[in-house]
Amino acid sequence: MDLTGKVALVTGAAQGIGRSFSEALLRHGAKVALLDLNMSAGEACKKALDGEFDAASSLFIACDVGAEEELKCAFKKTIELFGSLDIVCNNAGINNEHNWEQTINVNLTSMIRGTYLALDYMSKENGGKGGVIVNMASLAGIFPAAHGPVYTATKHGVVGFTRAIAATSKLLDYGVRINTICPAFVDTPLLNSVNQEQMMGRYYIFKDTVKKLIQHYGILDPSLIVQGLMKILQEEELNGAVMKITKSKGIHFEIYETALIQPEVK
Ligand SMILES: NC(=O)c1ccc[n+]([C@@H]2O[C@H](COP(=O)([O-])OP(=O)(O)OC[C@H]3O[C@@H](n4cnc5c(N)ncnc54)[C@H](O)[C@@H]3O)[C@@H](O)[C@H]2O)c1
Ligand SMILES: CC[C@@H](O)/C=C/C=C\C[C@@H](O)/C=C/C=C/C=C\[C@@H](O)CCCC(=O)O
Repeated sequence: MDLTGKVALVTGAAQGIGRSFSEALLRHGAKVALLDLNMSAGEACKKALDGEFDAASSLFIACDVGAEEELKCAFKKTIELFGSLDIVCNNAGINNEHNWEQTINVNLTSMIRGTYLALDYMSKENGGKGGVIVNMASLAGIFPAAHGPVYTATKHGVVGFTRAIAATSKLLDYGVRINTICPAFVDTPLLNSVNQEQMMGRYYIFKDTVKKLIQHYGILDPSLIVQGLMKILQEEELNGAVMKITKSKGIHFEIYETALIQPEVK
């Protein structure tokens, strides 16, 4: 996909992986809607991006992706300003085992809603011109983390939903490719959540174990996750792919033996 003039919507864009995605998309000539709950961080991010890119190429929209009407409104504003939608990165996520219901709402429910909203605008079935959706999972979407069972559940959900809706998109010819990225530990503010009892809740007892895990597996720079995003955008054959990103193996893919559970087509 040539990104020049394309329109992207990135959730959780104010910092971390989402900000790195947004910078890279702008650098490749795309227009970007920056959605984030954190107003101050979002405005600071927009100001910094305006120092490097045309201010008309990005739009910060304060949005809690966990609030249905706010997310719907953010998509509407994006289309109203930029006129189309080609790429959606459902990136926003939290790691909160204490308020685990919020974790489910942000990491899973909002990702599903963001995917459906993206399909509303991009799917050929709805008169759209197709596009690409990237849902941020985690290696915890493949390997269960004893110190984060709810986070693990949400990321397993991201992987499962993405693989299934990608198959739906292919079967119904939506013209939309849907893939997920599963990084190991990445150098962003979220990583610090493992050191916060208010985030880890009853699993704070594992804090030393997690520190050893991080030492063992290492910490990835967000720029490598950006490389994964660019690979997905550029390689048109990727749909339903589960991209893993680790220090040891870099960018690689989970291979599944189980076939799609597909209705008998008589
Ligand atoms: N950092 C890691 O080690 C790591 C590893 C694998 C996967 N991930 C996933 O990558 C994604 C991005 O994580 P990150 O490390 O950049 O985190 P981060 O905390 O650095 O950034 C997340 C951004 O999302 C925003 N956000 C949080 N809740 C929101 C909401 N309800 N509505 C809108 N915005 C909201 C935050 O304000 C923040 O700007 C998440 O889905 C995370 O689970 C992170
Ligand atoms: C994972 C639960 C939560 O408490 C921690 C969150 C911290 C960072 C975000 C999370 O997405 C990162 C997960 C990283 C996992 C890394 C490695 C292991 O899951 C196992 C890797 C096995 C392998 O590389 O083969």
